[in-house]
Amino acid sequence: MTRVQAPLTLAVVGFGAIGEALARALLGDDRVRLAQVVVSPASLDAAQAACAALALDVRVASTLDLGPGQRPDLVVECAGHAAVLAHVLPALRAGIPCAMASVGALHDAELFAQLEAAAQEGGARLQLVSGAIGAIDALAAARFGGLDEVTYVGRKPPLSWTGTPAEQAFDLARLASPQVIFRGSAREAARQFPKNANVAATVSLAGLGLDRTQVELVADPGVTRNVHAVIARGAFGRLELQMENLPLAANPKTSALTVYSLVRAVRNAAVGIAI
Ligand SMILES: NC(=O)C1=CN([C@@H]2O[C@H](COP(=O)(O)OP(=O)(O)OC[C@H]3O[C@@H](n4cnc5c(N)ncnc54)[C@H](O)[C@@H]3O)[C@@H](O)[C@H]2O)C=CC1
Ligand SMILES: O=C([O-])CC(=O)C(=O)O
Repeated sequence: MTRVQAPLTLAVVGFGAIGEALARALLGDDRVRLAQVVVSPASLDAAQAACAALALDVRVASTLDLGPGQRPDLVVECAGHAAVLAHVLPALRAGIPCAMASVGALHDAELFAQLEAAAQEGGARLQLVSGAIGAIDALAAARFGGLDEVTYVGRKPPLSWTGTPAEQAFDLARLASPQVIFRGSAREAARQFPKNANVAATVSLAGLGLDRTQVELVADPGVTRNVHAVIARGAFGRLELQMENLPLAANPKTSALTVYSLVRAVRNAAVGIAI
């Protein structure tokens, strides 16, 4: 007899460039039911309109409903650092598995410890998605053999650094050559660039950690894509990766691959054989 499995019930925290594209990508997938969308109060109307445009029958609110009968099977975060404390933490405590994109939020050691404790208390796992970067699987495995060096360079068009400390230090609109806007640890990069250095945090957490991973961020008028480079050396050998990611039209700071990475996390939670 064929067993008919109920679809995975999904809550998405954040319905901006990533969240909307994720919902669109999941349309028509009968293994997944998007049941809840959570956004900041100022974005409620926009999110409601975006959900209506996709003909989604979904609860849109500024908090998750974790009550009986409403509990999602999976919470996916694509909202920003503040949303991790506000929504991921209580979901984990309530025993709901979560996948998050705002990995840079973990630069905050206290939040890191709180999330670990909440996951333990709830008996649920928090998955840090690979987002806009690749080779996280290789790096996270190589770590167990011992790593000697991990460096990450993030390069984006100058205007993708607006709203960051680089805006005060440089005339981004008039840059004529590549400008290093940050050099330091992954922890500091993630703290200072919450919308642009989540990848730096992800690479570091997979490898040498937030304090021992060297990061360089570059505003480069010569690129139109978000270019991410990783070099790692260790007992495994050497890894060199360069990604040239197309940005999302709705938010050029964000690479489209981030959306596909979340689609992967959702699909992997809904199927029997995951890759
Ligand atoms: N791991 C990775 O490779 C990447 C991670 N990200 C993370 O994803 C986040 C979202 O990216 P986009 O969709 O491009 O941003 P966006 O600005 O287009 O959308 C943000 C959405 O989150 C909602 N939001 C903001 N603060 C919230 C809060 N405290 N609680 C609930 N909802 C909240 C907003 O209302 C909006 O719907 C980024 O801020 C960044 O932290 C982004 C790009 C790559
Ligand atoms: O989407 C990207 O290319 C990377 C990004 O914004 C981040 O690391 O926060």
